[in-house]
Amino acid sequence: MNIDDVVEKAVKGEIELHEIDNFLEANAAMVARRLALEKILGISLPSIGSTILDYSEIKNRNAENVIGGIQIPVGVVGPLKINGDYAKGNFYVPLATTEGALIASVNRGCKAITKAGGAKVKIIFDGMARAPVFKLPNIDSVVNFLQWINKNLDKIKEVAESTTSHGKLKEIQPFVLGNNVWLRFVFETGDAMGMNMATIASEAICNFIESEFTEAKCVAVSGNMCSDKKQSMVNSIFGRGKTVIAEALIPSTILKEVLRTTAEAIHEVNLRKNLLGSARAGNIYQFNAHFANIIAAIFLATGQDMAQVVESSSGYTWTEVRGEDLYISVTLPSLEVGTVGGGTRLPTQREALSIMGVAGGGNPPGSNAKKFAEIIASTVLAGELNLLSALGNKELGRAHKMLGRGIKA
Ligand SMILES: CC(C)(COP(=O)([O-])OP(=O)([O-])OC[C@H]1O[C@@H](n2cnc3c(N)ncnc32)[C@H](O)[C@@H]1OP(=O)([O-])[O-])[C@@H](O)C(=O)NCCC(=O)NCCSC(=O)C[C@@](C)(O)CC(=O)[O-]
Ligand SMILES: NC(=O)C1=CN([C@@H]2O[C@H](COP(=O)(O)OP(=O)(O)OC[C@H]3O[C@@H](n4cnc5c(N)ncnc54)[C@H](OP(=O)(O)O)[C@@H]3O)[C@@H](O)[C@H]2O)C=CC1
Repeated sequence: MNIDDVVEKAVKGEIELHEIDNFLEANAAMVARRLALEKILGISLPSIGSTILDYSEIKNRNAENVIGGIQIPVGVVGPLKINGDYAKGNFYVPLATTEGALIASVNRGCKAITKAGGAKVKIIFDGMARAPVFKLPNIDSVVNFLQWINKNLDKIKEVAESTTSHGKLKEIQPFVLGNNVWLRFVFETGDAMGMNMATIASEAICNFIESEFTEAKCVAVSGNMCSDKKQSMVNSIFGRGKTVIAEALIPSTILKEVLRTTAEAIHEVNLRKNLLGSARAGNIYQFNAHFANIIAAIFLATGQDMAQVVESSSGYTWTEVRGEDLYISVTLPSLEVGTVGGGTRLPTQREALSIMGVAGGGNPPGSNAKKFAEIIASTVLAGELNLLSALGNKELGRAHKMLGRGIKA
């Protein structure tokens, strides 16, 4: 069949849109699907159709039923000076967004931090979790099961690590409710965010457990104690992905010259807004102003899994007035990022990673993902510093009128 015949059959409903892949080469199938959809809906989609995406690279890897691409503006902030264990030096960071003023805002924060000598950053935990839920007949069996797991840790590790060359099972965190047991498997995943890796390894463990401890039935490989793509206390307390802390000391001269503010003013906004306001609002995971803005914009630019913005943007902003200077830190308990795998292999996303020198696998493995996490946390610090200043200065509305609506002040 040629492309016109396939489009006609799809429009008549004789084949499903996704079945077009069976009749045409990948990129022709992407075009035919869009043309069929245009005819079915009586609209035209030339912008979505105009893309550099190569569907033969995406099919069976990144997306199904593809009709083209969506383009989002990407800007850069920086240079941002970072004094990390992996990220050392001055960095430009790509942010993909449609929120006018966001990039300018983070950029001003970068300027202040860089002038102040840079952000210090540390990763204090690294591990991707997957937690299957098992049902057992009764609580005697639960106790036996937990003992059996403890006795068989080496074998479980061997089974898990037979599925991956980079993944390492670090620990198993058990949780019990009645006759239900969650085993929260925590993996080191090298430079990958690791969710496929951890899931594939966890399925192998579940099969092994069910064959050896036959009273335990795995109900679901993800039992929500993981917790993936959902806000949860377990991620906040134990960490998931990387737990990262970034800090800076901003001298009063820089607060005045760059941010037009004082340490006291920023500290007061942080206390009354980020801490008290979040508490009063009943928010238990996000004692911050806009971690999500920076996390989402970097995730989008670099091919991270966007749904993980949910937990990756949880965290705390802490400030102290030191003399006339400001100490500020951000803590991100569950930053889930990778520089290989998932969307990081797509051409524009890979280029965005290369702006920070973190595209692909690191040497040693894992070092690129850690460097990337340090850069993200430092950029979040810049975003928080600047927005707290801007709020104290009553700049928010003016900035968004100017950069969000194109209206001069
Ligand atoms: C917009 C500014 C920075 C102007 O601030 P300004 O001080 O008037 O700007 P300036 O023209 O004097 O430039 C100062 C620096 O800002 C940066 N800058 C300035 N303009 C640009 C630009 N076009 N592109 C890139 N960088 C820019 C740049 O670093 C520049 O230094 P320079 O390079 O010139 O030496 C300031 O008013 C501001 O930060 N306002 C706050 C805006 C903001 O933070 N928005 C974030 C999104 S808010 C939101 O989504 C979440 C929220 C608020 O709802 C969450 C919550 O509840 O808290
Ligand atoms: N399955 C699920 O439940 C879920 C899946 N996802 C999706 O999972 C994807 C991300 O999974 P993830 O496992 O990170 O990626 P991939 O599934 O792409 O796996 C990463 C691959 O890279 C290989 N690799 C090569 N070099 C390195 C290196 N330096 N460090 C680590 N791995 C390396 C790994 O090999 P090897 O394994 O042999 O080491 C593995 O094959 C995203 O698309 C995301 O949207 C998201 C949430 C849930």
